[in-house]
Amino acid sequence: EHGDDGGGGGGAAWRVAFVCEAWFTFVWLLNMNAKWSPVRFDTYPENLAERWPSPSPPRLVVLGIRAALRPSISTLSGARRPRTNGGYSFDVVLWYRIDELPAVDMFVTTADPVLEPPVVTVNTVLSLLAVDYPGAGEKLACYVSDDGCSPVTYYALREAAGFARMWVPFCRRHGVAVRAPFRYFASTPDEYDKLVHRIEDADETTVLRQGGGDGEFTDFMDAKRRNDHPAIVKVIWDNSKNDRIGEGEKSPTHQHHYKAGAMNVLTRVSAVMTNAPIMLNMDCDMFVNNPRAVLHAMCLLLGFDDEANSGFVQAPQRFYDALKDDPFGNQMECFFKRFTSGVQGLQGAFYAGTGCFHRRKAVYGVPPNFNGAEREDTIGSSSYKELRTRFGNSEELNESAKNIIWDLPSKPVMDISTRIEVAKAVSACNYDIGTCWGQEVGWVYGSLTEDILTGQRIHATGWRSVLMETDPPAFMGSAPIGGPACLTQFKRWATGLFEIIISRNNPILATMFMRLKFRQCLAYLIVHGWPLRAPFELCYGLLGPYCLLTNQSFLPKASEDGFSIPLALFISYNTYNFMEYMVCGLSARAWWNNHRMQRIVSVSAWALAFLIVLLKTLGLSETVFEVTGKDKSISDDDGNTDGADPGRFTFDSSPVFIPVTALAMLNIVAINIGAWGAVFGTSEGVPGAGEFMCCGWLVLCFFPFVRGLVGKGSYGIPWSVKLKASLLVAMRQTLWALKGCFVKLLNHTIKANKLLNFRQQLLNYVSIRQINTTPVSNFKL
Ligand SMILES: O=c1ccn([C@@H]2O[C@H](COP(=O)(O)OP(=O)(O)O[C@H]3O[C@H](CO)[C@@H](O)[C@H](O)[C@H]3O)[C@@H](O)[C@H]2O)c(=O)[nH]1
Ligand SMILES: [Mn+2]
Repeated sequence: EHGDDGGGGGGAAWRVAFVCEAWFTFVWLLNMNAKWSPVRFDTYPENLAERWPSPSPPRLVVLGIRAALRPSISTLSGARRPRTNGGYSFDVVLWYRIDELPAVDMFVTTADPVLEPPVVTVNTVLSLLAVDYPGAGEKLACYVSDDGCSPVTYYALREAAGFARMWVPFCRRHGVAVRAPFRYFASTPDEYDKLVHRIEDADETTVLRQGGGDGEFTDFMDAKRRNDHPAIVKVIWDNSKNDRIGEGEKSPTHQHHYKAGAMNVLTRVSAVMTNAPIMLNMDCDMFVNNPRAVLHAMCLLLGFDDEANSGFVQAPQRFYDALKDDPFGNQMECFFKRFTSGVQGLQGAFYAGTGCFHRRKAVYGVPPNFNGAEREDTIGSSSYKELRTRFGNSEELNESAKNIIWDLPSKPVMDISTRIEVAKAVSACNYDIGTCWGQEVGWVYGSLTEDILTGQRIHATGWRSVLMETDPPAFMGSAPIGGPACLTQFKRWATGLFEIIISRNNPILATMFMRLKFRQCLAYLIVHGWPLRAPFELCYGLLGPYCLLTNQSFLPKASEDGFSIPLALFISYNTYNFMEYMVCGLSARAWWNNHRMQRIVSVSAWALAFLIVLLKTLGLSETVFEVTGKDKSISDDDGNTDGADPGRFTFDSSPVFIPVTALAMLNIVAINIGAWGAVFGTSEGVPGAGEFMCCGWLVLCFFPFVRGLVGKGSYGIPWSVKLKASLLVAMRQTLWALKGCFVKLLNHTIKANKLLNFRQQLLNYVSIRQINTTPVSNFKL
């Protein structure tokens, strides 16, 4: 029994709702697949210290690893620590000679000295240099790339290298827990303050005049390997240098590779210098939060019988000084706990761009256990030609790659400054051309989310991956704050992910023709398909107001039996999500914040990402990596702007805010008009409680925007956005009004017909009674 004022819109609205619900159900099923068989691994590097307190060489290391495998969702509840009974669990204990622990090359990328202040990068580097690792001086090396080629960053790193000589032994001696100086010196002003002031007072022209930073594009800060701490290497690209001199002159080959380009240069430079079989990479806004992080990772890299189990080891992203209850829905704690531990039971965690240990072998596109028979075949001279087409012309690089591919030991280079010329050659920005770099080798080009794409390629070559959960968390980073920064980040991610689906790197192809597992492919499809949710959420957001404004309904009336079905779905779906947050030990507020941010992001950032990728496909626009700002509390304590509320949503005039503003306005208008109609209108044809609930729920979800409509300063939605949004609303209203008139006109014609042809009308009436579903006007039309 739909509204009998005619038009047949009730039917159309119902059909639209059905299509949307079908899509949401599909995504829900994909999510169930991803979360169905969660697994978690626990690592025990401390066994080492307990058993061998006296360091008499050669020492032995015991690496323990335990996997708790839980087959069903229900048993997950409350199990925050490994379960000793119940579920399946197994222990693997392996013995390693300490001098067998592999070397690790550690990479840091930075791109913009303004958005990413050099002090931030310096802290990342210092925390890496100070990690606990047996034989750190020989086995660890740190490489920093700077896409912005900033002399100030260069100067800061040079100062940091000096500071490290004091800082690293200090941390070791006193067992400092968090080895990023800005955390340690948060309260006591000290030597570190001098460093900070030197860096902050440095400006580009004076640094250049003093000659710092104007030297080689690949520079070696502390090239001699020492016993106590790792070497540090700074890589500046030649093309970026041009960029600094002649504005915007980046080489076309690197222009659109962004971080992936930097990672490939780091990989190649480190290959010809230290060639460690394991590589750790970090964003410049992160620091090592657990000094034993590398040891924990070794448990997972060496602890399996089969190397195929750990192509890479990803630590969950955690954030320091995070806002309470995740007001911007970007801390993803529940996501990492539930989704990623679920994917862990399939082919393994996704690579998330930072805090990840890779096997160099896996990054080189080599499948697991690639030796034995194949090794005998390919080690001949023809393999060198193959190496050359894969890795490019550098003799030294090919030599090092050969050692990696066939697990041959590399001779450690003690004085890496002898490798400068070689390193220069492989860091050239056009080295990639005509090689497999950026495709089958290294970080994959062609997406703004090079991380997920590169991880997917590694899975597709047959590797699994592992999520490393340690206590305290291994690494900490900074999450953006405020509406513009958060939505920009969500937009960039969604753009990059959606690019993957419509490219030749589509995971379905990888499942059909490569070794990506089917269920893992379905899990990838969830994140790649984020922007696809936008059109459906937009439609759904319009349905409620549409029905209220045109006196129709797409849900059963509250008095009908059918009403309990959508109500039960609504309640059970949200209760389930709520329970997930409870299981993760998060607050109810955190659940609500994430829920509403999902609604907001779906119709703003994802909608825009959808459009951007469409336009790019049509060749009408290009995608750009917009670097996230990372100032926060790290450099200064005067950070907070006028004691304001950092958790409150802020706005700017970006188009990303228009759709939500329009939807918020429209829903408010619709509720008011609908309520007016319900109170003063005729009792017939009034939309039901369901439609009111839909609109009300959306207004609650969009509450930050409702506040923004009346807010001031950056808390207020700018007039330009409000104007564009109201134009949109008005446009819709006009369209619907026109449609309403049209329908009324038709109804009048029908009434005229009634008089003229009473008999025909009677027949109609009878048949309607028989069919008993279609309204009069519909039938006649
Ligand atoms: O042209 C570029 C752009 C960025 N970066 C570096 O990439 C990292 C991440 O950039 P950020 O703006 O902080 O982006 P986020 O969204 O915070 O980063 C997440 O998402 C990115 C993909 O969108 C991944 O690359 C990151 O590793 C992952 O942490 C930073 O270290 C940047 O310095 C470059 O080196 N070159
Ligand atoms: Mn970041």
